[in-house]
Amino acid sequence: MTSVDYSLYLVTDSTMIPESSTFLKQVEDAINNGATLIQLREKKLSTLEFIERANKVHELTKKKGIPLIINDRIDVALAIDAEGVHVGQDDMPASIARKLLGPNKILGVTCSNEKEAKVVVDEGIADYVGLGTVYKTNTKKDVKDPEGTGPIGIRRMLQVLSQYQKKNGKKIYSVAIGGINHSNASKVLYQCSLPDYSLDGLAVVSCIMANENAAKATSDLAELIKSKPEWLKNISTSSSEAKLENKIKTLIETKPLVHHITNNVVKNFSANVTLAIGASPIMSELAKEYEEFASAIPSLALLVNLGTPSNDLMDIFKHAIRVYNKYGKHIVFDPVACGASKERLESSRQLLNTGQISVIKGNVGEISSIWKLTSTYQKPSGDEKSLMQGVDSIAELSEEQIVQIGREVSIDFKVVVVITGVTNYVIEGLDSLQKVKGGHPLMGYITGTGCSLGSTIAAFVAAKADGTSKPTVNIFDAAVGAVELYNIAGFKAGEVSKTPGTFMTNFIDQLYSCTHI
Ligand SMILES: Cc1ncc(COP(=O)(O)OP(=O)(O)O)c(N)n1
Ligand SMILES: Cc1ncsc1CCOP(=O)(O)O
Repeated sequence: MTSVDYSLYLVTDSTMIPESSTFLKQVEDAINNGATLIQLREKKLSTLEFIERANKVHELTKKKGIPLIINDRIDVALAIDAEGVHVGQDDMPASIARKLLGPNKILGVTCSNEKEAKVVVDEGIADYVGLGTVYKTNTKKDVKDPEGTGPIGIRRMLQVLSQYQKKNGKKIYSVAIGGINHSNASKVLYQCSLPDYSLDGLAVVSCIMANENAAKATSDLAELIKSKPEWLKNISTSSSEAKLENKIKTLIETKPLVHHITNNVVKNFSANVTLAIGASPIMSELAKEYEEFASAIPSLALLVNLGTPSNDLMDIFKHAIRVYNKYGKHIVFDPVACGASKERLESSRQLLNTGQISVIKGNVGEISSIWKLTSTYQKPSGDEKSLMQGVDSIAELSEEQIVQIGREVSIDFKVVVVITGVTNYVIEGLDSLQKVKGGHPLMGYITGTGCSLGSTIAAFVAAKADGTSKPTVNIFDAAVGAVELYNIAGFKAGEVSKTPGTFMTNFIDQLYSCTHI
């Protein structure tokens, strides 16, 4: 078989065709407008009907030189001499399918988790895997994870494929499937990738098959797959050259708005910190107004703080992340106490799966918990958790280990990581690390000093939008600036305070003085 283009894989469904069209027209429009691979997926047809339909679709695909894959039915694939077959975990085992098909047909297998991906690579006989579901979908109800495995789950499976390729020099191609459409396709491709391993394409059903204009739906999707969206291009390039005073100047000039969805304990303090540094706070849990904010306010960032979570708040967080992503606005995530319970870590997983975050800020414990969600945490090669080898608690982690954990979180989630503590670490990827010392022990006696650093980072990352709707911020730089300012103010406040109450007042004063005077 010559090389296959997996980039836009249409999986058909004859139950969702718009009244104005027909099944064959939808498929033909897709074939003529950028679909690179077609899978005929029929659940209710008799064998005869299936063969007749497959022949008709095959006529269309052959004209364009596009391979036709048959879902589940190896007999139908053989009957019409289709180019391949796709089997799921409950279908005919891949090994038997391969025997029946011979070595030259394309064989695809569904994988929903790492375990299934490991079986596929151990067998080594599939040409490609369909990974998913990524997100919730109405098209297929009998899926393992109805909410979707999200980019986190997809990355873990990619890690298995990547290790396989490194070890065997053989590639098993991969597409993601489930809930993918025009609004999230770019994000799926961006988020479902490792530094050295990416998806080969996206598989979709409803966003083409159910579309009134399948031709446009296909060409638009093909375009999205080819190009990187603006908001992601600018997301970050590291260089910590800019001076703090310049960053503060920009902050004051821009007067950014920080939308806090934060915990009840710290709202007042965080609002005062935000005002003191020259930005404006807004506290809103009214999801319906977010679109209005994000579409209209240029210098705006969102702070998502998990401090006092609830089911309602989770829905609000998710909506906010989607809206802020849609308008290319930065999001700072503070996974407060995410290691305290399974539910909190699960909440963090869901939020990180919902969209692209720009900065994750937390103490060593919180970032170590987030690290457990990364694809590097469980390397299939057997060196699981080697980073924590011999370490009983996070208190024993060396600086090198802390930084490594930060780097792995940064790489996996494509975020800047801020790890707070006596020494603060701002980390991006393998190359960027800035240590920031300062602060004062009295900071530990004031509720909200941790959370309000999140407000400060959000203000700095929003600060350079400069009246345009595009983020032009170097996030790493902005985070470093925020952490520096915060710790300088903390240190100075500590010098003139003996007790927490006066420290709190002095800290707000110092934040103001450092930025305004
Ligand atoms: C590309 C691709 N990936 C996954 C699937 C799902 O296949 P399966 O698990 O066999 O479920 P059904 O499609 O049979 O409902 C797929 N079809 N294509
Ligand atoms: C066939 C299949 N396998 C996993 S999800 C899915 C359906 C995906 O459909 P949609 O693209 O409409 O979400």
